[in-house]
Amino acid sequence: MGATAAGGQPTREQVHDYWALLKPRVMTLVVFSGIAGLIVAPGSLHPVLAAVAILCIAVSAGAAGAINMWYDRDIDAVMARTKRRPIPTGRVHPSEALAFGIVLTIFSVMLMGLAVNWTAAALLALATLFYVFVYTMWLKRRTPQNIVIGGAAGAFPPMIGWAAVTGTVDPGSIVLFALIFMWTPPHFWALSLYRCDDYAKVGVPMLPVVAGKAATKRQMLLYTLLLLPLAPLPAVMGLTGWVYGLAAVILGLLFVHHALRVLRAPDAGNADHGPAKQMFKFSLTYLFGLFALMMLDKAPGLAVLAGLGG
Ligand code: HEM
Ligand SMILES: CC(C)=CCC/C(C)=C/CC/C(C)=C/COP(=O)(O)OP(=O)(O)O
Repeated sequence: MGATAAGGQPTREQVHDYWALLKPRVMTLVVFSGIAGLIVAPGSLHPVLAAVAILCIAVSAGAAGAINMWYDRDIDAVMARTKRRPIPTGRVHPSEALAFGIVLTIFSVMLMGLAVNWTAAALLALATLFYVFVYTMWLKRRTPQNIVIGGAAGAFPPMIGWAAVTGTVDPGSIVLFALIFMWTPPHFWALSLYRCDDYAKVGVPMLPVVAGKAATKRQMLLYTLLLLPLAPLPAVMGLTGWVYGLAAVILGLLFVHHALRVLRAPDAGNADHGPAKQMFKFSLTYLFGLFALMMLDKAPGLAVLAGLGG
């Protein structure tokens, strides 16, 4: 660690920088989807163990983010969106970020295994390793399919939350995994449409850079259409009530609507790409909304409260 305040205590700025290494804003949705897996899973977990499981998911995801920032420090220093991060600005030394990420990964996986169960711990380790090795180190700089395949890392949290309760991987948790897996390409490609120049500058082969904006928009529509029948499946499987199922269809139609608006919009320059920006924002509302409703409508469902049957 660099300079510390008197008494060896880290300064407020250092705490802030190490916090930033954990990509805390992305972590909110990772944690939210993990909690949804935990709540929708059949069975129950002692509240203290549930809190430990969520803490482990948060810490592991953050640690993976720190290792990602260590590996990507060369390109992060060039891209407008990432150049103010703690490593490119020299506020955290790369080796310190790497050590921080490795120590937190080991801590969170071991804690999950010892306190909760080893299936959840193994899935947590797999998600972290997948994000670091498969996405960050292998695919990100090699193929425009990087986020389709590598994005699987971000689909693990609800499966991990579920496994914390049941100790198993079940059809229900595979559906929750598939949901985030299908959601990630439109989520990220919407952003990459208006951040295209950044990626081109550093030679990262994101889809709009390699295949063009029109092809990217068609792929985004395809994934939103695949999500449409997938998202209501938890209701069909009886994991939630029909209120969730109905909401999933409505949210899905809105997501398709955004994809169509993006498809029809002219291929504007980097800075002003209104519909893509709106779709990126909506992608976050969509997934937060879906998981929030899933938790609220966990079987037997909200309809029971309203006296309408389950
Ligand atoms: C490979 C897959 C993914 C890629 C490449 C990706 C990429 C990005 C990028 C570049 C941003 C913009 C951050 C910024 O403006 O600086 C972003 C934002 C965000 N992503 Fe993703 N993402 C992926 C998957 C996920 C997953 C799985 C989740 C959670 C389930 C997620 C949650 C979020 C959230 C909550 C934000 C908003 C953060 C903010 O407010 O700045 N992302 N993502
Ligand atoms: C439970 C667990 C260990 C989960 C880890 C997976 C995880 C946090 C997935 C989110 C994916 C993500 C933030 C991708 C951005 O990477 P990027 O490098 O393309 O984005 P950047 O350019 O902003 O660094």
